[in-house]
Amino acid sequence: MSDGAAVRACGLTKRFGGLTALDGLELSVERGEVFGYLGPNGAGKTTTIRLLLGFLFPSSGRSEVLDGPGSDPAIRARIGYLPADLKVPPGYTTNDLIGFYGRLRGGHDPEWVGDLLDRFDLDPGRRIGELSTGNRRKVGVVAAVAHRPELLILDEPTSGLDPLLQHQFQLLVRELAADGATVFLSSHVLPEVELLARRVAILRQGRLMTISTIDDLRRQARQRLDLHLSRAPDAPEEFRRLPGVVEATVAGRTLRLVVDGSVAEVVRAAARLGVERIVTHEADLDEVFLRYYQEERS
Ligand SMILES: Nc1ncnc2c1ncn2[C@@H]1O[C@H](COP(=O)(O)OP(=O)(O)OP(=O)(O)O)[C@@H](O)[C@H]1O
Repeated sequence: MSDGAAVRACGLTKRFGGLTALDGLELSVERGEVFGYLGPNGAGKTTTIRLLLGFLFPSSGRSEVLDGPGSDPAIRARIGYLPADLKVPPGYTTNDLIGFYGRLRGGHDPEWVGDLLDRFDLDPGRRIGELSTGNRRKVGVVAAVAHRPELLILDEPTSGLDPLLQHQFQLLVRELAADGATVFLSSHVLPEVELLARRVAILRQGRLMTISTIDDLRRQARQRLDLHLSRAPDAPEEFRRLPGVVEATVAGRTLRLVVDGSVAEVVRAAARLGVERIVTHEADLDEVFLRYYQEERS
């Protein structure tokens, strides 16, 4: 199955009794890619990650990470994993945890670890059991990247982090990716991944709905335009009939449009009406994303 991909799944399936948590997943993540793995709660994201890392056996199908089985300790040592719920013995300090992982992974660069603790403002001597949810999350992030992994698998990484720390986290992911790491970023919300990932997979009820670049998702998104005209338009219906126009409303001399797909026809019609200014709004990516979440599969 090896083809140099960082993550590969072929027909990967997991059933828990009568429930199919993951159904025939086909996926390939290239080395050096930041890949978003999206789906609502219960879609099968954590199950996928646990299969990739060899914590679970598949019911059928196969997967590989870094050209081998995720259960191989030598491969695991090249992976950084942030679980959705970090479970640590309560007496452990941040130092203990990082030291523990360091021994498993054959050592850490102390300068890099010190830098990470500073960036995330962590006291290495504090017991993890006494930390707030956000601070535990930060410890998890630091422990996951302390060995500069080749592959970083992050499950809902920024839940519980405030905006400033989310920004720190994004900088860190970009830095690791710029150094060549592959990042597999699982989340149930689009904003967590859209700033970082180039491609995303969308999962729903254990099935892959689509794999797409963020740019392609944007192209599928509806666009909102305000046309400021030299006079009040008397016939918005004319616009409603144009291909792709979903909504057309008039406010004074402004015509507000929502367009699905190309705006070429709209711009031509606007030119005839004497448009003075066109204001475009950011494409509504969330709406496309929700469409995939809600779509019924035949
Ligand atoms: N060990 C298990 N035994 C039985 N069912 C399980 C087990 N683990 C997961 N499931 C079920 O499999 C489905 C997928 O769960 P999973 O945790 O992979 O979803 P998820 O996409 O990670 O969701 P979330 O965003 O809520 O973490 C759910 O219906 C869940 O209840």
